[in-house]
Amino acid sequence: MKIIADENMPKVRALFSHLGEVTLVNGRNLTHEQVKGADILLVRSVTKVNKALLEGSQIRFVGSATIGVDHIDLDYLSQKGIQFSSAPGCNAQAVADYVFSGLSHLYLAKGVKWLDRKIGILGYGNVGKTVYQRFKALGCDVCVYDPLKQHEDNEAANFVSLADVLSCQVVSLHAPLTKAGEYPTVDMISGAELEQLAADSVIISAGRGGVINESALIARYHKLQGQLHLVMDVWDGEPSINPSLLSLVDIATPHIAGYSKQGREKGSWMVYQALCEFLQLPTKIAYKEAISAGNISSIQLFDGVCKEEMLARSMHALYDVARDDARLRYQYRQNTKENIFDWLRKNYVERDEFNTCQVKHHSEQATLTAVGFNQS
Ligand SMILES: NC(=O)c1ccc[n+]([C@@H]2O[C@H](COP(=O)([O-])OP(=O)(O)OC[C@H]3O[C@@H](n4cnc5c(N)ncnc54)[C@H](O)[C@@H]3O)[C@@H](O)[C@H]2O)c1
Ligand SMILES: O=C(O)[C@H](O)[C@H](O)COP(=O)(O)O
Repeated sequence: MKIIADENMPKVRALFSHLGEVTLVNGRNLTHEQVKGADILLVRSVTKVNKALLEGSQIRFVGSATIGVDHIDLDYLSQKGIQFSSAPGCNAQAVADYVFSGLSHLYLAKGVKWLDRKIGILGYGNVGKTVYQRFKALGCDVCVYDPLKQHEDNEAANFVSLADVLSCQVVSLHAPLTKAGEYPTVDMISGAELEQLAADSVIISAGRGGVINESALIARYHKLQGQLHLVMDVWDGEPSINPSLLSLVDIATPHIAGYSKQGREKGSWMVYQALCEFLQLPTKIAYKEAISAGNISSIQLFDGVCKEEMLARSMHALYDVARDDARLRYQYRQNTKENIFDWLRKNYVERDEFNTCQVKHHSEQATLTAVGFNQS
């Protein structure tokens, strides 16, 4: 059996070699020619899986080691009877870590205190819910807009309108990119919606580029005379980044919010498990073997000036989002690489999830658990 797999899937050979002959490819440039003799295709978000790629091939199973599925033509796969599996929730903790690291950066760099602010979340799926629950556990005033979830989970969360979410002082975006259905998200936050944003608000965009209209965002930024704090991980037209937007944002990262070591490994493992099930073969590699432990198991923390500072110190011991911003800006300034965005992703400096580490503090244990650190 021939397996074509994206070279950026961690542990791909270790997991899949006992199932077939694994060939690693650059997912961004994958061609029909490369795929046509294979049985199994394993991708990440940079490969468009559609008729153009698959027609006439013998692919029977497509796995995507990602949460998002906007790169997959699901209708085409189902028409052709090709089994599909993704990795729902694999990197939800990683994205939540990114959100809180981003807020901590804004506190340290600009004095933005966020714990007392009103928080609005777009999308209450695996990521949005994780982020929501962390804010809630921290005692924040948090609300969410998700028209597809609010009927089934109305008790659990504070569901409000889109306008209400956008008028919060911190807005975190976690909706998928969708072009059809009752509530398509492409360009859903454009000129009129951005009018809701007040001066000094924070926007964190770690869902998909294209949900927020970048030209409208730039216009709103200027209208507010720069009084907007922007943490951007995803971009319209990746792997390109609009340089006019890049120059305005506080944190710019190359779509790595989900790139914790454990989150990426979980993505590979979930697809591995799904493929074994499809092939009706036993999984030979257990979850525990496939997912790495963290590098720092515990930290003793002494007092900071305020909670925001204490949280920033502890989070940044594991992951400071500013390092990814610095790497990106450095490479764009140097401008010596053909595809800087993909290079940064491929050469990503590993980071562990907050939940791999226990942070000890004499009086704020509950706060540290709330933000995602291990409590055991
Ligand atoms: N930056 C990254 O590295 C990264 C990592 C993981 C996921 N993502 C993106 O974040 C998205 C969310 O991840 P998830 O795991 O929570 O996905 P999910 O599928 O579990 O949840 C998505 C949620 O968005 C809601 N939604 C759909 N349309 C909406 C709309 N118009 N308005 C508001 N909410 C809407 C859905 O009802 C659902 O609850 C993914 O689709 C993916 O594109 C990005
Ligand atoms: O949808 C996802 O899971 C994330 O966006 C994922 O982290 C993207 O990473 P990629 O597949 O592009 O490497």
